Amino acid sequence: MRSNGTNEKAELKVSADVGSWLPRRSSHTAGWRPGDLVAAKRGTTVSVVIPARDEEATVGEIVRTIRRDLMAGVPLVDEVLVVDSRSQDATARVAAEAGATVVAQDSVLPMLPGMAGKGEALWKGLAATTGDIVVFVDGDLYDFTSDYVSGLLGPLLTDRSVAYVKGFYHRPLVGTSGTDAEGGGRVTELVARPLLNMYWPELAGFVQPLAGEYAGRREVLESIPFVVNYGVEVGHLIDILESRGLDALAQVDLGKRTHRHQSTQALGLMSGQIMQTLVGRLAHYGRLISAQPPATLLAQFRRGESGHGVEREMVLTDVSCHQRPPLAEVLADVRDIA
Ligand SMILES: O=c1ccn([C@@H]2O[C@H](COP(=O)(O)OP(=O)(O)O)[C@@H](O)[C@H]2O)c(=O)[nH]1
Ligand SMILES: O=C(O)[C@@H](COP(=O)(O)O)O[C@H]1O[C@H](CO)[C@@H](O)[C@H](O)[C@H]1O
Repeated sequence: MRSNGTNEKAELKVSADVGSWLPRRSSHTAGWRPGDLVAAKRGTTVSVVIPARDEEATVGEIVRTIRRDLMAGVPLVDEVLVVDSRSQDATARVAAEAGATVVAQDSVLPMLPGMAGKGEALWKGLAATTGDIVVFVDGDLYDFTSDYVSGLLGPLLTDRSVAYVKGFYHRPLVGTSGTDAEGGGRVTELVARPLLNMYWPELAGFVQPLAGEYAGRREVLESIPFVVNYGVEVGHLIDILESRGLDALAQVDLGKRTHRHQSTQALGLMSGQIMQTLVGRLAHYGRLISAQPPATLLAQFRRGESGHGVEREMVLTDVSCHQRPPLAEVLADVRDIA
């Protein structure tokens, strides 16, 4: 294990748990052949959920690829659902034309007040599908290949002790002036990884803790809350670690991932949501009790009309951690009412 730092005599090491978890629970998608996995399915059903807000440019190819390779080609996937997350473009039409089942986010469990956010789209996608295993794939991927899905399914279809599998990949940052081969995953590298290593070092072995491609057993996904915004991924990792232990988690190398990048300001908002999620869980799990709860209002500044004594426009956003309760609890309530 390489280590940085000055004048260290002792070699730095991750904990023994992480050190033994890494080789045991890490694999590569090339090791999970779809044909072999069909045999391992033995009646297990698989749903793919794609959260999509304004993804008309990319969602169709992702759906077609999954249907061609993993439904028509090798019957590994049983349903593909695109959750139209209040899109303003032709996402729903493009996804339907590609062969996906499409639901509008706010049409699922309509008795509940609708909420905005990626986690809301995922939770509604979980509610609107039936697969024993659910695979989540972002809708903004440029070089998606179906081995993202088969790789994530590998550990789940072959080992009952695995509950949840994260993808990882090289993440280039594709900009107008060129591509930085490892520049992507900015919030991962600047926010999520340092904070997780500080407060949940058990999760230090995850190469991409915020990866948008992951899969889990339905009974596990329905037993945990879903943060409705971008805190959903970090919330899942922490909640499953705390409830089922590190060995219930696994990760698969999916190669490379390129996607539509958001602005630095937008990632500042995402960072605030992720920090609120993580800090809230520090208190919930008793890992850190702060003298006062963190403020939930994020002030950002951008060029625009002056005000508040500065030549900037101040933009205020509530980055509170709102979350949906475990779906199993909601469905039980809905059944009681029915
Ligand atoms: O309110 C939202 C926000 C995001 N998304 C989708 O969630 C995925 C990841 O979101 P985004 O690309 O904005 O995050 P990033 O990949 O930049 O971190 C994409 O398919 C988005 O269309 C969504 O369905 N609803
Ligand atoms: O990993 C990250 O730092 C962010 C931003 O990625 P880029 O810097 O735009 O490549 O992207 C991820 O984070 C989101 C919050 O967890 C996930 O919802 C996205 O799926 C994932 O792409």
